[in-house]
Amino acid sequence: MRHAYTVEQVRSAESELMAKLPDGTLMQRAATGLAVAIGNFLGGTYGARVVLLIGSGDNGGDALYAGARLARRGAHVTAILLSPKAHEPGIAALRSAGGRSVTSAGDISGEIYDDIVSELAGADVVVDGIVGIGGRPGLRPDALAAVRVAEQYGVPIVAVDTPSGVDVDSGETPEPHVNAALTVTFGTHKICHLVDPAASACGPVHLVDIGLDLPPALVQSLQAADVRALYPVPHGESDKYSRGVVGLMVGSTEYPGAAVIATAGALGGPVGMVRYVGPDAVAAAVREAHPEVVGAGRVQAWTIGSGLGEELDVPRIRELLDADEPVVLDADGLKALDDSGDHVDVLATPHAGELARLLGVDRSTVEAERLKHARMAAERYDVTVLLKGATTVIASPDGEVRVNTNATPWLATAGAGDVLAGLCGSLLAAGLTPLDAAALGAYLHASAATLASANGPITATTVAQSLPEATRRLIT
Ligand SMILES: NC(=O)C1=CN([C@@H]2O[C@H](COP(=O)(O)OP(=O)(O)OC[C@H]3O[C@@H](n4cnc5c(N)ncnc54)[C@H](OP(=O)(O)O)[C@@H]3O)[C@@H](O)[C@H]2O)[C@@H](O)CC1
Ligand SMILES: Nc1ncnc2c1ncn2[C@@H]1O[C@H](COP(=O)(O)OP(=O)(O)O)[C@@H](O)[C@H]1O
Ligand SMILES: [K+]
Repeated sequence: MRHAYTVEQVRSAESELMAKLPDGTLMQRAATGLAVAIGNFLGGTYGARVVLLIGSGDNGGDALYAGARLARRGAHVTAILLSPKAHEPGIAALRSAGGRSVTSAGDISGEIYDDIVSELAGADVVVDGIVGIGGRPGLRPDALAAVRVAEQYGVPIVAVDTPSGVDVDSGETPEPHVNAALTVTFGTHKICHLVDPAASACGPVHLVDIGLDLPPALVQSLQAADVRALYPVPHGESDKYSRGVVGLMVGSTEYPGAAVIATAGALGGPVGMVRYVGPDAVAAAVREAHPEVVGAGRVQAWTIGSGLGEELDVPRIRELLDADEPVVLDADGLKALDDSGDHVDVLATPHAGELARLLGVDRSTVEAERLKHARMAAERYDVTVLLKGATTVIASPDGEVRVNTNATPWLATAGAGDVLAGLCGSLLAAGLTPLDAAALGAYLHASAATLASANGPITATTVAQSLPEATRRLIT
């Protein structure tokens, strides 16, 4: 499991550890890991041109000490000091290792000096030591000008701890920020490393262990080992009923494909049987594509809503929401959600537009503040919310969050959400909690899409068809 913490949690773990260690130990650990990561990123240090952007805090200190190490290994290192308060011992270390520093990137209006432009333009890498966990969102004019030059000349930026300018605790990016080719973080992941849009600004995130000791985090992200541990693999005593039976109330004469595709998603999950409930013509289409599907009867969980269109029967859905069996509520079915009942067994799977409607806000507001709105809906409706998108944010009513970051943009294809809804229903029917079903479903869905996309552009159908192979690769 990958755990992501708030700045306050990180600071308290750091101060506990610092109290036990000689001064400066943690910064040296961070700087050593950073220098190694930059060296690996460059594919060699000797002769490399490295420009450090240095702010006023310890984030700049990390970058300066890492720069000193790189200079000792033959790199040409220049530090651009963006603040008169830049880390003095770090500057001294860089200078004594043969690096140089220049004060400020430009004049007071943010106009960048010509020699700084050529320094940045000729760099092999720019190291963002502007701000880390002590930063506020946004970049000051001289920092912004320097970052823009690096972008303009295509120079990759390695972010120290966090890409400067993002909001570390929410993953929001309300202001200009660094877009990193690599982020090297220390001790643990922070929320901005997992939650979009900030997560996209991090690039790959490399974690350097500095010895922090932290309790389990509220925000977590499943890894392959967690998938293995959670997946309900059948055993010798299993039968089709004990493996779980999922009922699907999806699709309509208007959208018969949604029923066929959601069924494929459910069959690609762990259940022993899939039941379809819907108009005769749609049921016939489902059985033609999937002859193993049966009709109404007892189920352990429902998937309701994908492509329901005019079939939407709000009173019937509310009956099922109030019954004992857990429910995945998708697409049109979300219209049946009300904020009165106890719905802890419900997993709602909106995309940003659907979540915006549920909360009465604009879609763009949800996109910009994904974690906040997923949590808000989970609390208001007392359901687990799986917010779809390039990264998927899952929030449970008790405050636990899971983030899925392994999807491929190829997954942005019609019907992909129907596959996910069917799969999550299958996982609920097999006995997983809504939070685990959502996290595992999102992971498997994304893995199947990645596998399918090896053969070119994918469709919802090919994603569903790849679920068994993607699952096998993960659990064996
Ligand atoms: N603690 C530890 O054990 C370890 C910590 N480590 C490292 O320390 C980092 C945290 O260091 P930190 O606390 O000094 O804060 P940091 O992020 O460098 O700068 C904050 C200062 O910047 C300023 N500022 C704020 N917003 C700004 C903006 N938008 N644009 C420009 N400037 C802005 C503001 O000062 P101001 O200029 O406003 O006076 C503020 O005081 C952490 O991320 C990790 O890299 C590692 O060495 C491992 C051990
Ligand atoms: N850019 C993207 N990168 C990765 N995954 C994406 C991206 N855009 C959408 N997805 C995923 O694709 C699926 C789309 O679902 P949805 O929006 O419900 O589409 P549909 O209603 O057509 O099925 C979701 O699982 C979502 O997380
Ligand atoms: K930074």
